[in-house]
Amino acid sequence: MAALKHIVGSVAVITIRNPPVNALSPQVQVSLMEVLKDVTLDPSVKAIVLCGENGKFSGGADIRTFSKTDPKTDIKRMSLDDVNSVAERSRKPVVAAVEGVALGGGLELALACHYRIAHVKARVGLTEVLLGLLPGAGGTQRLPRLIGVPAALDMITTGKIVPAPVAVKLGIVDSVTEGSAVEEAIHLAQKVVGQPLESRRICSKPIQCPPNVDSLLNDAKVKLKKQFRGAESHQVCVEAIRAAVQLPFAEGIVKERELFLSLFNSDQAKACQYAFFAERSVAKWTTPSGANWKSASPQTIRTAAVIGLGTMGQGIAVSLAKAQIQVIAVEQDEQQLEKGSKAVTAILERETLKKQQFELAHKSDSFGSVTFTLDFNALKNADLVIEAVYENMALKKEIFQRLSSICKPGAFLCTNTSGLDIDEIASVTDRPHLVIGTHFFSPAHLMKLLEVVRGYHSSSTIISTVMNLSKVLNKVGVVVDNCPLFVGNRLLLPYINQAVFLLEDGRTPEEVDQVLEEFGYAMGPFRMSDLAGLDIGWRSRMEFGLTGPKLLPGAPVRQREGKRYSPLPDILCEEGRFGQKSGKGWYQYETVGGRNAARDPWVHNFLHEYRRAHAIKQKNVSQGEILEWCLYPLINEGFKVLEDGIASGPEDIDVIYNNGYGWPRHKGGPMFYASMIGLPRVLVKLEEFYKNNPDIPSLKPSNLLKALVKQGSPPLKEWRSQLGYPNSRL
Ligand SMILES: CCCCCCCCCCCCCC(=O)CC(=O)SCCNC(=O)CCNC(=O)[C@H](O)C(C)(C)COP(=O)(O)OP(=O)(O)OC[C@H]1O[C@@H](n2cnc3c(N)ncnc32)[C@H](O)[C@@H]1OP(=O)(O)O
Ligand SMILES: NC(=O)C1=CN([C@@H]2O[C@H](COP(=O)(O)OP(=O)(O)OC[C@H]3O[C@@H](n4cnc5c(N)ncnc54)[C@H](O)[C@@H]3O)[C@@H](O)[C@H]2O)C=CC1
Repeated sequence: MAALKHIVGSVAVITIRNPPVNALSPQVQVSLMEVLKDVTLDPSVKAIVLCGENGKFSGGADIRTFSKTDPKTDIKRMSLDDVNSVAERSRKPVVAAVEGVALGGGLELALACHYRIAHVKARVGLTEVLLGLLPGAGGTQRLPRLIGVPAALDMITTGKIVPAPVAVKLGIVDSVTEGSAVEEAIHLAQKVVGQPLESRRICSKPIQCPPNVDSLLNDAKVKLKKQFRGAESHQVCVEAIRAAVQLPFAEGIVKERELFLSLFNSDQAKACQYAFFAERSVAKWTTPSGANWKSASPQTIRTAAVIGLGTMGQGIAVSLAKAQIQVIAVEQDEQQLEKGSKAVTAILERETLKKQQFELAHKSDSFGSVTFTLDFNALKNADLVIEAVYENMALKKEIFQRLSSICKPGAFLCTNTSGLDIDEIASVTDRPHLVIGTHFFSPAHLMKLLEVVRGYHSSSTIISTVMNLSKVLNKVGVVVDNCPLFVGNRLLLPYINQAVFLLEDGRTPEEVDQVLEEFGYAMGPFRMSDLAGLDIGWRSRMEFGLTGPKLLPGAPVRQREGKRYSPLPDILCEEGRFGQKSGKGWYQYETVGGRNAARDPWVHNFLHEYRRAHAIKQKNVSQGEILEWCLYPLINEGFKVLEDGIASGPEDIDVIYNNGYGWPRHKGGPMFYASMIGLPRVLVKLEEFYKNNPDIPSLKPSNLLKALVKQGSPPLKEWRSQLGYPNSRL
């Protein structure tokens, strides 16, 4: 871990070395400072080039050191900001050679240099906001001075990472090269020796403000509040930029530091940083037999097929095409094929436009082609098939039997089922070891999560191939075991049920959604159900015999096998209210497929009549209780999933929730959230709920939760060891 120096002519090249991403740990910062001072004083050195080892400039400050830092005492120590000041004040030109990434503190360091040359494939961004922080080493003061307030506001408050060609257009870097950025930087450094540097120091630049800058900042806060509900860092970033607008540079830096410290060590920052590392940890999957990336080589997927072009199939086809995979899309009849192909083509056109705008017409790889057909024989050369037909076991088995006879030996067969038994589907094929669940989330071309559901026979090659595919599709893959509803939906079920029980007890969809949205969810349970389609759950309940033709005659309306059951969602579906896709569900929409949920008097009247018909007494429930009533059973199910060995650890559950279910990232995930509020609190409330509602089994506290509380609630990272491995199926 160091900053190394070598001299090329009169240019000192300082290389940051801290694999794997050249993070700016405190040691690297100290070393950088020493070398910078050294070369500044060396009379033989006329100019300086700053670069990173192994083609990466820097991934920013070392996030792992944050939890070990006490701002009260460490503030007195040297910080990256001091390094940046020394570089910027240097009387010798300092050129940053940006290769790979310059993110967070890495870009802040580059901004303190007098010139920036980037490799064409490099990417830059101030990503701190995603870690619950703000760019605390001058980024909020320098970037607006360099590229203007609106563009800086966008980058800093969203953590957007931009490719070098965009960075040059924005003015973040001076030029882009297809060759070696370091060579180019050395060349430039030699050329500018002796030239005046004042105009190259961003700290000296006046800030260009649009006339309406105050309303620009205020509007941004309102927009960010809606987009990142309850998250502090986005709001605080705006205040830091306001300081850049209102104060001279030096005072702005002081304000930036004050704001940075208000976020540093906050629970939200801890949650975001936990989420960052949790994602990296689940990517390193391993099976009980010890298979992992090292032992199982992923196969390259060049041609993939999608069966069923409904809500999910459309998004999956787009996702594959965006990753330059050739797609064959199959439907059951002409009408559905036409509908599906129109939808896929329209999404691809929108995505192409977005890509072109983002990359500013810089040459980029085009999307893979999509061929639409009714002919299953077209699948014979596909490397991998993803089935996304209706949630019906008989239909899925029929399809997999056909695939078995049509697809080439070695082709991988995947199902997008939301929760049906992977092993039962695999059992009808000639290759159960090449069958797996690939559970995408709606809209599949946008949502990051891919729940990879391993069947009993799934080989390590198929796990490895699909996990690799998740990376290729720019998604976060999480390997889980096969059980009804898998992990995500298994936790979702008690959450949705609890929300529906609240409607029986007198609350409205709007009231319940509001509480969960204020908590930070992108959408409350009812708006989310309308978006996903109420018929999905309905079909699944019919499959399980909870409603519809398979329901045993004489079953009480509000009970199934002695447990509380609400038929409200079934009745809505029987009324043709499937959510957005039918223009009405728990809410009404402006049109079929509309997105704007509005209060529906029909629903309110229907709920009123239902309560009256079943003589249900209204209960007074506070907002806090609504939250605990909905969230704690979800968390409890998470503990049960761990007990059953369906997920490897709490991180897996949290990554699933952060990336697939709109859980607020600044709350880390349900299991992290439980650890933050305290396991005893969760246990006590569950015990109370269960005592008062013994007919709701999901309220019965899990044994693991009880055991952890008994052991004094150890930190989350120790839960895995408490589990032991006898139960673990992963
Ligand atoms: C400090 C004093 C306190 C008080 C004083 C206050 C005064 C103010 C001082 C100024 C503070 C400066 C603030 C600042 O600079 C803040 C930051 O810079 S925060 C960091 C911002 N950086 C990022 O957000 C980048 C995060 N990383 C990534 O996005 C990706 O990792 C990356 C694109 C770089 C590479 O992606 P990929 O190739 O896919 O690899 P992986 O993601 O798997 O990563 C590989 C490996 O590296 C680890 N890692 C990545 N980045 C960091 C990092 N910044 N710090 C530590 N470790 C990092 C990652 O976890 C992987 O390791 P695993 O072991 O596999 O987990
Ligand atoms: N909608 C959602 O949010 C999610 C759904 N899923 C799962 O994905 C699968 C598909 O769901 P949706 O896309 O929502 O359903 P959908 O009803 O929108 O689409 C299903 C499509 O499959 C087609 N199809 C039916 N039989 C076929 C056959 N024999 N051959 C070819 N095509 C056929 C239909 O014509 C229809 O276009 C289901 O298993 C569902 O549980 C998984 C995750 C989320």
